[in-house]
Amino acid sequence: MRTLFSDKIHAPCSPAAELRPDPFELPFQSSLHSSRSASVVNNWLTQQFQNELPSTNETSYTHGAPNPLPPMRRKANPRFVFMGMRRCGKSSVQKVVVQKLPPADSLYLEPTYKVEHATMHGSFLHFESAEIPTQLPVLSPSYDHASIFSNIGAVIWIIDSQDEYFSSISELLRTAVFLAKNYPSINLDVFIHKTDGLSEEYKYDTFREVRQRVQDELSDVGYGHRSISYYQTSIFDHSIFEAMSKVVQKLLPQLPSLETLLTKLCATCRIQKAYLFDTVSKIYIATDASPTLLKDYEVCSDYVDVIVDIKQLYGWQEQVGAPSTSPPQQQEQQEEDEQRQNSSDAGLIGESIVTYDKTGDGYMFAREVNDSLSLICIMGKGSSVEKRVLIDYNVDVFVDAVVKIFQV
Ligand SMILES: Nc1nc2c(ncn2[C@@H]2O[C@H](COP(=O)(O)OP(=O)(O)OP(=O)(O)O)[C@@H](O)[C@H]2O)c(=O)[nH]1
Repeated sequence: MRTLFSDKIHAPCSPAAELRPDPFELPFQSSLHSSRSASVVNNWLTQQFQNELPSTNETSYTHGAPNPLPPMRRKANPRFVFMGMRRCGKSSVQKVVVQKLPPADSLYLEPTYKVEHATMHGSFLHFESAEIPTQLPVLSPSYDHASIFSNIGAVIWIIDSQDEYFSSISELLRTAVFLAKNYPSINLDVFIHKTDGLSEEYKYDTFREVRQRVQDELSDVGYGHRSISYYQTSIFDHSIFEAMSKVVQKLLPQLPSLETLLTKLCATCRIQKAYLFDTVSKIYIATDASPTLLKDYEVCSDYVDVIVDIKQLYGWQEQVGAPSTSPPQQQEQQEEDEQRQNSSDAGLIGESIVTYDKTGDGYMFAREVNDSLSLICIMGKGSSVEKRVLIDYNVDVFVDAVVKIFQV
């Protein structure tokens, strides 16, 4: 990794790079600067880029972008519950996705006997999830099911594909009918889980059989119109994050606008695939309209990991508001340090590229929208570095539009 830009481009204390006070209602801070005009920065970028682009395969740089970001507001947090039979992997999925447990540690998880809640902190979308233990009779009329289902967006039913799954399918059907009758607006998503280590043929057969059986049985009881989405997942690869991304996207009212913007950006800048990533959770909240391949998601997700690692090495914002046990004078000092730290962090990695092709045609581009939201693009043919002015300009317009969408 090599920094392409000189220090002055993102020097936070320079008069040109005056930082706005944090006006945001929610913890959202821009790492971008306010006072440069787009053309000056873009010309400068191109010049620097052409002069300094090394012939190495991997590069990274930072720069200050021209526009300040106004406050963004998000609508309600995505909420969902995990259900399924015993040992199907409910706790593992919840802990790996929401609480960032290393997948291998799921081997030591204890059985769950009461509803377990989890919240993801620090991410752009503050996910909230709950795991419903198998033995809890949540569908029975005597149970207060409103306490569980009244304000969630999706039920995720997990089926263990390495085990006998017919009993799971009949419970799933009961749940689907219950939801259709009582909570028709709740999405139902089915994870055909633990697909790691299975042959492609077996995976495909299982997937087809589960889907077919559920649809047939639902049609027989008059609920054939109930829409259910199916995903093949495993906590040991990226498939679980891809599936969760799609579950979360369906809960976002802003999705159609984000998709349209990304599709336009891709067409204008010859981008092969673009994702808007929630950097902390590695869940993408939108992508363009071109077909989505798991390998594209994997490479972008790994790129996000690299960016997060670098941010952790070279400065990650301290958690503001964390309880402190220091005496008052030390606290004041700490607050001052924190403020200084925050203002210098505000200039750190806002943008980076990684090339993986000697011709320079194949490269990836990342641009932070804010500390927890990033645009990650796999650039296509015709988007070479000579087009950087165009790309930077369009990405600036895109970032402004995303901010406006979340302000509504
Ligand atoms: N191979 C494989 N094993 C998994 C996967 N996900 C979870 N497991 C394993 O499945 C076992 C059960 O996982 P749990 O998360 O405890 O399942 P649960 O549904 O919460 O179990 P209960 O709370 O007892 O109902 C653990 O040993 C996990 O390591 C997966 O994607 N692939």
